[in-house]
Amino acid sequence: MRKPIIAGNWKMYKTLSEAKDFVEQLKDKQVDSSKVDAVICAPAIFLDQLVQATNDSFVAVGAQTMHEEKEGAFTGEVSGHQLQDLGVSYVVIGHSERRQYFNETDESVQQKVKAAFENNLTPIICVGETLEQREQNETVNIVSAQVMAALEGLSEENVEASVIAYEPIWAIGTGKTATADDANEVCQAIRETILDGFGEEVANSVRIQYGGSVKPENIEELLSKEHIDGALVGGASLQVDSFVKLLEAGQNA
Ligand SMILES: O=C[C@H](O)COP(=O)(O)O
Repeated sequence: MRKPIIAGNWKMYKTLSEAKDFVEQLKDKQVDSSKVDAVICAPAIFLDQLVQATNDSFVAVGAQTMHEEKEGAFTGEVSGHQLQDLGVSYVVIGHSERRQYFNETDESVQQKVKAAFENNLTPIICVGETLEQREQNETVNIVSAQVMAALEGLSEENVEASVIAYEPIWAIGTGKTATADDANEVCQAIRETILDGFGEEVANSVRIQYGGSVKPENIEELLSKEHIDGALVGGASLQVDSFVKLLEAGQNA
C-alpha cells in the first residue's frame, strides 16, 4: 500500500513570522507520520528557518523550484546543492505557474528532476493540461508526454521515489475541482505510462497526487480513489486548521 503524501504549496504567501507561527501551531497537532507524509513547500527565503523549526517533527520541508546547475552565475536562482545543504527534503518541479510565467519546459523539468536526485531531494513533479487541451480530449496524451519527459533517463529506483502531482491547470486556484473519478482516471493513465516505461513494480509504488482546489470538503473522496495517493494543495494549506484536516484525511485514507 502506498503511503499518502499531503504537500502544502505556499506559493508567494506568508511573511517569515507568519510561517514560523504556522509551524509552531502545526507541531502541536497529533499527526501520525507512519500513516501520512506531511510536507510544506515554502518560499526559498524561509527554508532555512523552517527546516530548523520543524526538526524532530512530523513535517518535512520542500522548496517550490530549483535550478538544475550546482552553482554559477544565475542571478536569483537557488540550486539543489544549496537546498540539500539547508536540510530541505522535497522540491516541487515543473509547477504549471513555473511553466507559464518562468518559461520552464519539459526539457528543463527533466534536468531539474535529475539534479534533484543528485542532491538527495525528492521531486514533486507537476503535470497537467489546460482547459483547451481538456476540451480537445488531449489530457491523457499531454500528461503522459510530460511524465515521460520528466522521468527520462532516471533509474527505476529514482522513478519509484518520485512523487507525481497531476494538476489540471484549469482547476488551480479557481475553486473548480476535477471530479474524483476524472482525477483518478488521469492518475491511472499516469500509472500506466510509468508501467510501460519502467515496469509494474515501479508503477505500483510511485505516488501520484492530485492538485487543484483541494480542500477539507473534497479530499476524502479524492483519496478514496485507487490511483490518488495524496494532494498538492495551495490555498487550503495556508491555514493551520484546514491543513491539519487535510493531513487527517491522509492519515485515515
Ligand atoms: O500547488 C498547488 C496547486 O497549484 C493547487 O493550488 P490550489 O489548491 O490553490 O488550487
